[in-house]
Amino acid sequence: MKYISTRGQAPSLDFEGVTLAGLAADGGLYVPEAWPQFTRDEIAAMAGLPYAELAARIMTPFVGESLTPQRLRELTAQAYGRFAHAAVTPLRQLDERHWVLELFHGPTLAFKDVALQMLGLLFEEFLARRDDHLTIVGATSGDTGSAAIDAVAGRAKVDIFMLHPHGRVSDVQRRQMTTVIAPNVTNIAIDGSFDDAQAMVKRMFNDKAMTDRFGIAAVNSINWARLMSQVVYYFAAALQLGAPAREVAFAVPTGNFGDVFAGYVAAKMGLPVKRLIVATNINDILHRALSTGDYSAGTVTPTAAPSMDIQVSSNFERLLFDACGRDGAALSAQMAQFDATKDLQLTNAQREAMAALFTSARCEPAQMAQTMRWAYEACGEVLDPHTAIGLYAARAQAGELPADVPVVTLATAHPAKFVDAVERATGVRPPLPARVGDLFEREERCEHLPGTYEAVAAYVADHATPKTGAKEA
Ligand SMILES: N[C@@H](CCOP(=O)(O)O)C(=O)O
Repeated sequence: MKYISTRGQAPSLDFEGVTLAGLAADGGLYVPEAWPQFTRDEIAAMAGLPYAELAARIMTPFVGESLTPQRLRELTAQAYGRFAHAAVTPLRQLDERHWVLELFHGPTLAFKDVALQMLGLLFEEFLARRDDHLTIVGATSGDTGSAAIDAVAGRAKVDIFMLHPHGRVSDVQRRQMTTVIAPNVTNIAIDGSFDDAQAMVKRMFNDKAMTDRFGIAAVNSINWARLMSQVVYYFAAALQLGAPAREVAFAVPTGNFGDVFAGYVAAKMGLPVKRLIVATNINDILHRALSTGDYSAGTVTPTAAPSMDIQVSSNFERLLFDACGRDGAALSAQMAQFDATKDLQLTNAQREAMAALFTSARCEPAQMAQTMRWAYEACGEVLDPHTAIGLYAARAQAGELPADVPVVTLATAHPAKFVDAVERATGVRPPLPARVGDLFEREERCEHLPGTYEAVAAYVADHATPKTGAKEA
């Protein structure tokens, strides 16, 4: 399997290469040169497989020659062995129509663990083959940070610098990052929004002074290996609900568009996905793009669902690429205009291509709280704010779908991560699971830097380990 850049100007890479690369050298994102496909019989044969085995089957065509089948199975068994539920991503029924797919049984209580537990092992595997050192630079609006830190803390040959927007993540989210005191982990709170942090990370991949000295890698969903791992739970859920004989719809609370893009990949691979319902909060760029073609970024407004407080959704570029017939030059021009003006209007062809599978809804704060109350009072489920936004969209859109299509909302985080918002809406204060330990007793360590690229790049340059053979600065 080869991977190509959405902007058409970077060299193609194999799976090992894209895993260690992050962003492509032309500023684009890597995608498989063609979508692998399973036949209906192959999908039917996956029913009932243990999660780790299913993961190995789904990942096999993406991994290509980079891992042997045996080694891939060992890694998925190790990655998913750390989850607190034997099913890894259990499905729970809310009512006749609606289901929630619980993705928060990993070590840091959010769906990011499903991909990052695997990615940490992949980094270790591939680095063991070369005498090299990785400098991971990531941006988080709350959940990616702790999941990535958990996945790489204490590992040899890797340093991680994780940027988060100062004061804009929940207390639990912040402490899950800042209380990990390991020599290879640095947390940096920046003044500004997640979008500012993400822009700095992307700029670093194209800063020759930095890339000449450091082997910079990504843990955000710009890294293809993140998305590959997330495709698996769409298969796991749909198989339990009768796929391939039955179509299934998914509602996905969305910020950076990675999670829902993984659903798109599952559909491309042959999973019968009837609809992908993209749910946003009031930071609604994706809802505007999908409903009116207007992909223009406003300023980020902080909300009670901070992981979705994003206006520039990195992975939307991957969908735009497919929706313009994989024309790298055309997409490169569109993205250059977006980078310069923060405004991009989708072409009619792009809108039509997306409308075949995607719909969207924007959820106001009061609707989010009402949905949390409904789930608790009518179904006995305590949901986190992000999941509630997904369920709001699922219920709003279900009427547009055939009545026999089940609608699965991705439950992206444990409610205890957002305990104050949950208590305000439901009166319930969910406790932190024991696996998180004494989070509020531990020492915190975090740098606080101005929200400028120069300040962050200088800090990383002063503290990171140069790659093998790097020239002195
Ligand atoms: N919502 C994310 C933002 C980063 O997204 P990613 O999927 O690209 O890592 C977070 O919680 O950090």
